Amino acid sequence: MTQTLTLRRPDDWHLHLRDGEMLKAVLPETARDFARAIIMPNLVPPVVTGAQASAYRDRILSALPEGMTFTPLMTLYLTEQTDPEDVAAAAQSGLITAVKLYPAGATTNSASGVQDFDKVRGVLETMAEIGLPLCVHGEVTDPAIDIFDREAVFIERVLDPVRRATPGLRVVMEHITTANGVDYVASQDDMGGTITTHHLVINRNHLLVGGIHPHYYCLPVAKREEHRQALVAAATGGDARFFLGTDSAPHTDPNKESGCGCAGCFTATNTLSVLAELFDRQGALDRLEGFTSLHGPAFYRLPANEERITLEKGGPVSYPSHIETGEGPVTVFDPGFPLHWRVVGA
Ligand SMILES: NC(=O)N[C@@H](CC(=O)O)C(=O)O
Ligand SMILES: [Zn+2]
Ligand SMILES: [Zn+2]
Repeated sequence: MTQTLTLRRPDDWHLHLRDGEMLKAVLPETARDFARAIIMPNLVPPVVTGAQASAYRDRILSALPEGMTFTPLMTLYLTEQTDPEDVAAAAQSGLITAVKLYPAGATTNSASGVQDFDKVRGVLETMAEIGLPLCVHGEVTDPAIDIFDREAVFIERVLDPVRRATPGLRVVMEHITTANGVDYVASQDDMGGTITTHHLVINRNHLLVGGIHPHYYCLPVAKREEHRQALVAAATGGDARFFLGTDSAPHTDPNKESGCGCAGCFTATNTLSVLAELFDRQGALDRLEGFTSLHGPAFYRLPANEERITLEKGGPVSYPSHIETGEGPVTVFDPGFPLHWRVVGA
């Protein structure tokens, strides 16, 4: 008998949709399986005001193909000039669901991020008062810190001090990649941690052994195998602080396969197949729905989706190696192992 698995329709709590032609091409890849997603604001220029978020939301909704439903949950990009009143108004009107903190220079399109945390204290205090979550790219940018240590150092130097200075601030540590991140999130209240599909699959060997593999390059960079195992344990362990944020981050192949390749893995197309395979291998299929569909809404104080999707286990499932976009091809994440679960009903 065919094995099936029915879940509440998943949400993606960390997604890059970009804009223009890229947006048009990648949006259906997410909307096919996901009901909602937290939309990252690191466009060029970034989405910093309520008015910009509202315009971006309209562009996303007009890029959605007929017959698909999808709710973009908008965010504002925190800068040292961000006005607490604009943030509060955007939150109260329901336009935004979170604010995103990029340490200046930490990742793709983060040049306008925060350098001096004293300058954003007012915004963070307002957010704590109104219960608006802060999503954090958790890496220090100090050139003296080794890239593989940047997440662990961020927790000590930035994240913990900021949280202590702003009691009640609700924080999501995004795309955690280390056992340090897992331990920190698991030991705190008012915290969530998103975990990506690719960080559950790859370690730093995938990136560097047998040649350099640019399509596995993302930030934070994949770490040692023991860290990947800690992420798998967190994702499959049932702790509601951990939930899916794919960080699906499309860049065209020429921009990835370059002398200075962009950071980001594009996982929207096959995320659910990869996750089902992984949870199945862990004997944790019964925990998949919590990770993809329940823990995130609980943290964000939103209802879980009522709609269901069904996955079916069968012969090997294949996905296109890349999708075409008006800007060029984008390679789809290759987990490096066969997949057997496909979404059959959504
Ligand atoms: N994760 C990545 O490697 N890249 C993201 C930015 C980010 O989430 O840090 C992107 O926008 O391309
Ligand atoms: Zn990031
Ligand atoms: Zn991201």
